[in-house]
Amino acid sequence: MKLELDVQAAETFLYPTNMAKRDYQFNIVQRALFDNVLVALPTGLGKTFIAAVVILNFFRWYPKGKIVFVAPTKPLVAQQQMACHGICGLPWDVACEMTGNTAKSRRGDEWEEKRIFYMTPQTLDNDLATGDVDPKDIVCLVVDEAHRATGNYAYCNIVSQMQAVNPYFRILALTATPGSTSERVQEVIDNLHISLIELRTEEALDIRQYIHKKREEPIVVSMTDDFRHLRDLYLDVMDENCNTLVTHVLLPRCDAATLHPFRVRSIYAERKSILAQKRWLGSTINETAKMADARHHLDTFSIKMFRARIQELLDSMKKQDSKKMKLAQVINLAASMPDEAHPKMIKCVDVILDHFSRETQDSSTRVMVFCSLREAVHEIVDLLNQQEGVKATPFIGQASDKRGRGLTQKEQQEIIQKFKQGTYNVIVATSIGEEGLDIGEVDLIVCYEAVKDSVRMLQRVGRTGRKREGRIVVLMTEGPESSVWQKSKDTYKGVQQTITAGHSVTLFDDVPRLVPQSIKPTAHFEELDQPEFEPAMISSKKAAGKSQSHGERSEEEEAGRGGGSVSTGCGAERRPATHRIEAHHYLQHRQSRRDYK
Ligand SMILES: Nc1ncnc2c1ncn2[C@@H]1O[C@H](COP(=O)(O)OP(=O)(O)OP(=O)(O)O)[C@@H](O)[C@H]1O
Repeated sequence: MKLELDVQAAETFLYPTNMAKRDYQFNIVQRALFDNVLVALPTGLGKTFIAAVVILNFFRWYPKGKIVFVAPTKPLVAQQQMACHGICGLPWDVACEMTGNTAKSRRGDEWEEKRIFYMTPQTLDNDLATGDVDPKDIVCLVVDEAHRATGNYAYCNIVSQMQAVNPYFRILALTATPGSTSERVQEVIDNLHISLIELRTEEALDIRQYIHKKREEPIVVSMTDDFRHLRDLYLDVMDENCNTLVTHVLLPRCDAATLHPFRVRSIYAERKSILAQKRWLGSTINETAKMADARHHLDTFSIKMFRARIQELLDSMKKQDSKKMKLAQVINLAASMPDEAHPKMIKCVDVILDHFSRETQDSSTRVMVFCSLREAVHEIVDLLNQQEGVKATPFIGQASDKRGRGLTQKEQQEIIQKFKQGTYNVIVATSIGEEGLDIGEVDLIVCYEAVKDSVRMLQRVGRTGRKREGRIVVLMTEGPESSVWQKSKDTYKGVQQTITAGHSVTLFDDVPRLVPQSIKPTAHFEELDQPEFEPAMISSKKAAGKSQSHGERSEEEEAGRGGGSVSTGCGAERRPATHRIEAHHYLQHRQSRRDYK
């Protein structure tokens, strides 16, 4: 029987005083020992500390039990391992990092030897399927960035595989943003078998004192006359297509200024019978979708990106008709304008220069710009680097695409180090910079576009205000984009409120308490010795760089979000080491055990 409780150890739960006691952390830890808890805490409030304390106690209580911490990417896995073991004296020699980099042949042995595992979900999912990991060994599963537990993401399969064999394990799920709708939150709850939610908004009384102010400034950027002229000329051409779609009853109405490419493509599903009669309309639909996409790039990103899309459209048009000629006029006009003439580019540079001019005394100030598309990232970097005092760099994923190659993990790691050291003072990132990575202190975030998804919006915002006050500027072009930010914020608030009020989500009530009711662990506060970090003790480092098992997809691929990831090369700040503690240190007073099924 693997799940053997050390009855004496379970009389108490250890609560380290290595960090100041915060009531919200203490309360959450207490609950997470007995329930499957989804912790939804704003960024920077110490979710990792909560996880480390829970791990520490399951480690003490179940001397043969294993604990697994899963995080979506290899760099996050490495970062969280360093952070957990740097907080509350967890011994290194029982810990093991297992990702796609760990030789498959070693993973079974590591599983037998070690107690605490830091894994990517794909690796755990695979090893559960192959039997290298026995779910009956696991007493506690910590799930980082738990909002990902939807659809067919590996987190979902892990929990269902584990539960099929052994329902007696605890789940601690961590996120800053549980989901953008109540339905998504419910999906996460269902997939992770959650029995309790610990959610705090930024306004919650018990966390308010630990939150640094974040000043949010949505800026609706006005169009310049030149820009408006270009746009109007283009909308005239688009109107011809819109009229065709309306005339043939493919769309009830069609405004070229706001038309979304997705709306155009949905015609195929909605108007099958008309299209069966008039097949030639297919090319108008495709062309209009491309036009709407180009207009979106013009409104949201850059003139250069707009030109590239119009050029692609022109290249695909066989007929030399008046429409093609008008589009050629549009592209000529766009080419006559400097790339940096896009109102957002102008504003972005202004905001950043203004920030540096105000912070002249503070050479440590750093800025992060978020922009969903790589092409725009490169343009913004080039433009910023023409400005005095700005040292900007792109920060993108590893995947290469037709427009260029990505950054390797090593390059990403170097960028973060150089950003922290000040070689760069601006990072311009795609979505890979959004989630969980320790990028350093950022004083100003510029969102080059407003994202609809409130989870992503919150992750972006969370990159500032971690140790001191921060400012977030969201740039939106006047017109349709200008309402996106507010909508995204309202959605997020609405979801938080309904969850807090207990409406709209249903929790599991069949989650067994692992520690018998007769045992009521009381808190024991103690400053724990912090073992010195010895890289050689992390097993996967010994076997690093080895094979990825056949058929296993890379973590970056699986992680989605631009297919990239970053290694920080360093974890949380660690207290100076005193002396090493071995695993048995926690177990030495063990007298009696009993099985608990
Ligand atoms: N009780 C505490 N007292 C002081 N500092 C703390 C405490 N708990 C955590 N911290 C510090 O707060 C910082 C943020 O912690 P952590 O990275 O765990 O936050 P997080 O909630 O996981 O954020 P994110 O959602 O961005 O990953 C770290 O530097 C950590 O050491």
